[in-house]
Amino acid sequence: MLEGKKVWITGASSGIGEATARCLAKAGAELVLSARRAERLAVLAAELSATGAKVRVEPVDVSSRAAMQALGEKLEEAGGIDILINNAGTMPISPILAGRVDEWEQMIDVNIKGVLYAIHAVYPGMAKRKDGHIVNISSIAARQTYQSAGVYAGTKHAVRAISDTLRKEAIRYGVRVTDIQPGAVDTELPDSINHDKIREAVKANMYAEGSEILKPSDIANAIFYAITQPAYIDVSELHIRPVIQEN
Ligand SMILES: NC(=O)C1=CN([C@@H]2O[C@H](COP(=O)(O)OP(=O)(O)OC[C@H]3O[C@@H](n4cnc5c(N)ncnc54)[C@H](OP(=O)(O)O)[C@@H]3O)[C@@H](O)[C@H]2O)C=CC1
Ligand SMILES: O=CCS(=O)(=O)O
Repeated sequence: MLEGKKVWITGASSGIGEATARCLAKAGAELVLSARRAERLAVLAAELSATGAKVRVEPVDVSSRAAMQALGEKLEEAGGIDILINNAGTMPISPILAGRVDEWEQMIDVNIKGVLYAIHAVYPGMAKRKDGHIVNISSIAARQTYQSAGVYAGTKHAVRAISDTLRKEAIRYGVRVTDIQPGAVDTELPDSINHDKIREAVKANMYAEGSEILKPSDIANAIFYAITQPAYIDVSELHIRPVIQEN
C-alpha cells in the first residue's frame, strides 16, 4: 500500500518510532530512520532489510538546527520525502518548583524545535511537488495537563497548535497534516524522567496491576490508518487512550 513512498521516521530507535518502522516496512514504504542511537537504528535496519524492505539510517539529534538542515538538504537531493513521521520526543518531567531548567530547555529543544526543524527539512520540497503528508506525534498532554507535566504538556500543546496551523496553511500545497495524540504507551519514555520520585510514580501508575496500556504497535496502526486514506481525506487528529486511562 505504501510501495514507492519515501517515509522519514524520527525517533525510530525505540518505542512508537520503531514499531512504526516495522509497520510501514511491511506495507512497502522506503524508510529513512533517524535517532541519536545509531547502533539501534542499524540493528533495526538490518532486520527490516532482511525482509526485503528498503531502509536507510540517518542518525541525527533533532535539536541540532544545523544537522537537521544538512539532513533535510541531503534527503531532498536524494529525491525528497513523501511522508514525515515527526515522532522523536522526551519527557523529563518534574514539578516547576524543582527548577530543572536544563530539562525544560531539553524538552523545548527536542519536542518543539526538533519538530519544527523536521518540518522545515521536508515541507518546502513537499510544497514544491504539491504532495506530502506530515504526521506529528503530540500526546494526550496536548489537550490537558497534570502535575509535574507543565513543560512537557506545554511542548505537546505547542505541537498540536503547530500541526493545526500547518494543516490550514498546507492545504493549498497539497500537503496533509495529522496530529496523533496517544495516551499511555508501553515504551522507554518514562526512563527519560530524571526526577526519581516522579519517575517511580509515573511507572507505578502506568503499570498498575490489572491495567492494560497501549502497545507501540497500536499507535503505529493509527499512523498507518492516517497515511493510507484517499487523497481527499485529511485525518487531522487522532486521540487514542487505553480504556483504563480516565484523563
Ligand atoms: N509513551 C507514551 O506514553 C507516549 C508517547 N508520546 C510521544 O511519542 C513519541 C515517541 O516516544 P516513545 O516511543 O513513547 O518513547 P521512546 O523513549 O521509546 O522513544 C523516543 C524516541 O525519540 C528519540 N529521541 C529523543 N531525543 C532525541 C533527540 N534529541 N534527537 C533525536 N531523537 C531523539 C529517541 O532516540 P534516541 O534516544 O536514540 O535519540 C527515541 O527513538 C514522543 O514524542 C512522545 O512524547 C505521546 C504520548 C504518549
Ligand atoms: O505523553 C505522555 C502521555 S501520558 O503518559 O501522560 O499519558
